[in-house]
Order: sequence, then C-alpha cells, then structure tokens
Amino acid sequence: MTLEVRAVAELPPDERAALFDRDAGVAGARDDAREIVERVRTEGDVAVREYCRELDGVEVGNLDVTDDAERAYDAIDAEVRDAIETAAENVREFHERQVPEDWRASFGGASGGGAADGKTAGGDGGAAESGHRELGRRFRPLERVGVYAPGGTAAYPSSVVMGVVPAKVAGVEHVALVTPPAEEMNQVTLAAAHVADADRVYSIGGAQAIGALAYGTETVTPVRKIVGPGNRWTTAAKAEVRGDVDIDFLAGPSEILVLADGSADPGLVAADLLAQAEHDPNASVVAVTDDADFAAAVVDAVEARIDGRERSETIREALDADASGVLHARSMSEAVLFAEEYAAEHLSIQADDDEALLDRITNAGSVFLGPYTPVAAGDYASGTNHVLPTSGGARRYGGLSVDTFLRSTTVQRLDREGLADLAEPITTLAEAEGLEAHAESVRARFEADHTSGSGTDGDAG
Ligand SMILES: NC(=O)c1ccc[n+]([C@@H]2O[C@H](COP(=O)([O-])OP(=O)(O)OC[C@H]3O[C@@H](n4cnc5c(N)ncnc54)[C@H](O)[C@@H]3O)[C@@H](O)[C@H]2O)c1
Ligand SMILES: N[C@H](CO)Cc1c[nH]c[nH+]1
Ligand SMILES: [Zn+2]
Repeated sequence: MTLEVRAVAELPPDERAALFDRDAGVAGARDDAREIVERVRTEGDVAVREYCRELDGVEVGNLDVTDDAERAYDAIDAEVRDAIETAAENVREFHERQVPEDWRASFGGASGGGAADGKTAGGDGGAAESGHRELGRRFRPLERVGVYAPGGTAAYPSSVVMGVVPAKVAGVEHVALVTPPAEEMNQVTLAAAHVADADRVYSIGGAQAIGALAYGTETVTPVRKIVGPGNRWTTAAKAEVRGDVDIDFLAGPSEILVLADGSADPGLVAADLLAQAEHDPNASVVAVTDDADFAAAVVDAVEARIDGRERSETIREALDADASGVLHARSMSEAVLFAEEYAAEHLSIQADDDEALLDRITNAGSVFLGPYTPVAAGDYASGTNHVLPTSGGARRYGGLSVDTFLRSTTVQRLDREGLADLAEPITTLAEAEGLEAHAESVRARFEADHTSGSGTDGDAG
C-alpha cells in the first residue's frame, strides 16, 4: 500500500509541514549545486566535461551540438515531428496573445485626460489642468537568454518548446538551449530545438549547465537570464546563481493537487496523480476531497493502476513521500483553504461546480478544469506553458510567459503648461525631501535665460 486517506483537520504539525514546505529536496541539493557552479565558474569547460563524465556518465566530444538539431529533425519519425510542430504551434499561438503593445497616452489637459492613441488614459487630470503630459510604456526583449530542458531520467522535448518558443515570440535574439548529454543525444529533443528555433544547443545538464550559462565557459557565452525546469540539483543551481544572473523562478520536481468532490471519477483522478508522480521520486501528488468514500476510491484506483507502469518505481517513491497523499476535508470550503495554502504547480479541479471553486482560488501555477482536461494536456500541447513554480512559488508568481523575456521602459514628454501645472507639487515635495536641486531643475525651465543657473523668479506655479 502506498497511500492512505488522512483527515486534513487531524494532520500533525510535521505532516502539515511536509505538505506545505515542499522545498526540502531542492534545499538539500544546495551544497552540491554550489560546489559544481563554483568549479564551472573558475575552471570553465574542463569542469563541465568532468561533471558530464561523473554525473551523466558521458565522455562528451563537442559540447555545442547545434548542427545536429536540423539533422535530427529530418531523421525522426514523421509522426513525432508532426506532434512537435502541433505543440509548438499551439504554444506559439497562446503566447502571441500575451505580447504587450507599446503605448503612449495623454494625461491631464483641459479636456480632463483624453487618450492620444484611443486607449483610456489612466490620468486623473481635471478641468483645472491645461497642460499636457504624454506618458507611455514600451516593451523590449532581453538580448540573450538560456533555456534549460531537462533530460536526466526522461527526455523533455516538450520543455524545449515551452522555453524557446515564448522567448522567440517575445523577440529574444539569442536563445541558448542546454540539455543533458548522452552517448546518443535524444533526437526528439534536438528536433524540438530546431522546430522552436533555438540559436545554440549545448549538451550540458544539471548544475553544471546552469553555471555555464550564468558565468560562461570557453564554449558557452553567458546569458542575461536563465529559465526552465529541472530536478533538485538543476533547481538548486538556479537558486545559487540568482543574484549574478536573472532567473525565471524555481521550477523544480513536479506537483499536482486535485481538488475533487464526490462527482469526480476516481480513476481519472488517480491517472493524473500517477502521471505527475512518474516525473521524479521528489514529485508531490495530492488529492483533497470532502467525500470520504471518494477518497478511499482514489486510493484504490491509484493502487490498481501502478503495476505495469513503465516508471512504477519512481511513482511509488513519489507516492510514499511525506509531501504526497489523499486527504479528506470536512467540507469543500476546508478543501479550498487547503488548496490555497498548498499553492500547487498544477491544480486540477474535478467537481460539479468547478468554476465556483476556481473563483475562490488565488494560489496555483496552472488550473485544469473538468474531466477532459488532464494535466498532460498542458504538459504537452494545449498551448499553456508547463514551466511552472513549485514549492509554493505560486503564492508569489505565475509560470513562464512572454513577460519573462521582456523588460518595460516608461517614457514621458511634458509641454510647458504640463510642467507648470505640476511645478508646485514637484518643488514642494523636492524641498520637503531636502533635495533643492530637484526643485531648481523645474524652476530653471521657466527662467528667461536657462543658462544663468541661479534664479528662482520663474513664472511657474
Ligand atoms: N516545474 C516545472 O515546470 C517542471 C517542468 C518539467 C519538468 N519538471 C521536473 O524536471 C525534472 C526532470 O528531472 P531529470 O532528472 O530528468 O532532469 P534534469 O535534467 O534536471 O537533471 C539531470 C541532471 O541532474 C544532475 N544530477 C543527477 N544526479 C546528481 C547528483 N547526485 N548530484 C549532482 N547532480 C546530479 C546531472 O548533472 C544530470 O545532467 C523532474 O523533477 C520534473 O518533475 C518540472
Ligand atoms: N508536468 C511537467 C511540469 O511539472 C511537464 C511535463 C513535461 N513532460 C511531461 N510533463
Ligand atoms: Zn508532466
């Protein structure tokens, strides 16, 4: 038996902590990751090659395998090629919807703040104002990013698509992909790199790949930002380099929380739990329901479905972990509160009124509604991104998106009246802060001779 039903209300503090503080695995890999990253930073390719030998068991020839990507695309089965193309197209479409437009709008003015470009102006300019403030926001892509696609115990061409396609949609000029080496590199992963249009592909995995992207080596050019999911060492390495280089967020071992009532199908819930459990012994899979019989049925269905799975050992390890379980809540309200505190990477809602339950949820990386929406749909091909925050990160941020690859700049232009309208609050606040030169920079605009540098007898205010 791998699972047993536990009551939410009766969880002892240590069991609650195991469910809600799921970063123990990643935290436990920090020392290893720090050592690996530091050696790569100081020794470059030599250290990278040594770790490929030690941790992946591969004597790597060329670390740069970019040229193999197109060949792999031609070599793989047409069926698999079509599947990658479909997934990439759907991911591209969904992410194109996210591209923000640059905008400028007029704030203030006698008309009370009409928009110059047809957008609604956010200003509160009243009839008393006569000047013009043109304010706006523009978005530009990062120039150079690194995408990690896992590949330790399974291949992840889907993560190639999820990382590279949104970066390209955002307009990133140079996308470097890293993925673990193998005697025979996974051809589907390489083909996905070609479809997604990665600019460079390196066969480096784990913490050594993150170190190489962060600090550069003889072969790898350092990047401004590193994104992508991985196991505990990969994720711990991202936490290590954060500070020297930007990262997306910590996207560690997979998680699912199923929030279900008695109307759900226990077999389908079990299938979704097993799917995420097969990623990693450190994966966390939980179901919470207000129906005791349904909870017991989920346990039975899980047990009935494990044997014969190709990765049953990994599944059992994940199910046995303290961070996994089937829980019985006294009501759906208690179940929702549990889900909010859990802040799952994936939240599947299998219930009669799923939209009403969704209304009460704020903490979740990605939500899956209804019996025909397995998490696997978002993992591969529906179009949403599968790179999502784990270990409760969803309490603070969302998953990978086009925004991840952009930075914004605000822009402004004031006319003489616009500045005159604001001269009073600006100079008053500047003087209140003891920053007199700030006040003077405003008054100077209203002096007859802008070069005199001393007068305070301008006509502003
Ligand atoms: N949160 C998300 O968005 C998301 C998405 C996809 C996958 N994932 C997760 O990504 C992970 C993929 O795991 P994986 O192992 O296949 O891939 P991985 O590529 O992250 O890890 C493989 C690397 O781990 C390193 N490694 C292995 N054992 C080590 C050790 N003892 N010490 C130091 N380094 C070691 C090796 O360098 C190897 O190259 C899973 O946990 C999966 O759940 C998460
Ligand atoms: N479930 C993973 C995110 O936690 C993504 C994935 C890739 N392949 C299969 N699943
Ligand atoms: Zn998955």
